[in-house]
Amino acid sequence: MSSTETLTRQPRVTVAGVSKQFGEVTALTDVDLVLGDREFVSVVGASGCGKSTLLSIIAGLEAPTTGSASIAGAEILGPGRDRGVVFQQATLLPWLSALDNVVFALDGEQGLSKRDRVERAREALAQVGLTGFEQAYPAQLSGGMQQRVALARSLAYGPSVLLMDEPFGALDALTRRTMQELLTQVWERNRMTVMLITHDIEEAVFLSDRVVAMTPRPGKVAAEYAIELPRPRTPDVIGNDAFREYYRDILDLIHRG
Ligand SMILES: Nc1ncnc2c1ncn2[C@@H]1O[C@H](COP(=O)(O)OP(=O)(O)OP(=O)(O)O)[C@@H](O)[C@H]1O
Repeated sequence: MSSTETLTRQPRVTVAGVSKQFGEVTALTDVDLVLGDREFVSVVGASGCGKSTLLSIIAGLEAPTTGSASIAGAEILGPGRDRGVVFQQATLLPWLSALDNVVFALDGEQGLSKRDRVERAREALAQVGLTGFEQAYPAQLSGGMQQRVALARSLAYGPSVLLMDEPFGALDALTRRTMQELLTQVWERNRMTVMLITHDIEEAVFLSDRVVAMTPRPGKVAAEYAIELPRPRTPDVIGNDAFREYYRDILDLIHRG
């Protein structure tokens, strides 16, 4: 991604002056954030700084106490098919096969016959490398494979925004690395807007066009880093000097609080 492309991007999601109060707890205070069209943004920050709350507001699962969030200029008033959400746990329906979990998610899709939905679900599973596992049940799949199904379930209806809350947080280090590579490939192919919440700064730098660091609670945006590493990215980039510099800067900022 060139810096020119970064500058010319249209806003896809706009969060303006958002605060969120849970009783006595101020989770977010005066957050302004724009996610550009087809931009990959990671959000990092100390535990409890309000990252999940911010994601829930964009997902339409929580309403802001003050301020507003909008998608393509329209205020977010609830969940919608223009946004896919992937959480740390895959939350698959255990009595349905991998394929049927994805088909089920397409059930409300207008104008799609059962056959189209099955076709769409097969394509989504292929994108995440699960061809051959369509008939497997969640209990027969590893944690990483279950997360692949969860990702396929979101990809299948073609959202313009993908929201991911620590999607690889429960996976072992090796699986996590494989999933990061998979996500970068999926994003290169689909180029939707992504907001990824992660505690892993290396993951954030590797995947993102921009990393947003939040202050400790009550959270607000502390700093933003444009990650101008060439794409497509492969894990080789992790050792290079520019990568390590981004990593150190972000880590320093978070440790300074
Ligand atoms: N539904 C809720 N009711 C009450 N308090 C809440 C609720 N959701 C979040 N909070 C509080 O708001 C603050 C921010 O929580 P949030 O989960 O957004 O932070 P986070 O940065 O995602 O944390 P972590 O990195 O540990 O997942 C925390 O103090 C949390 O306890």
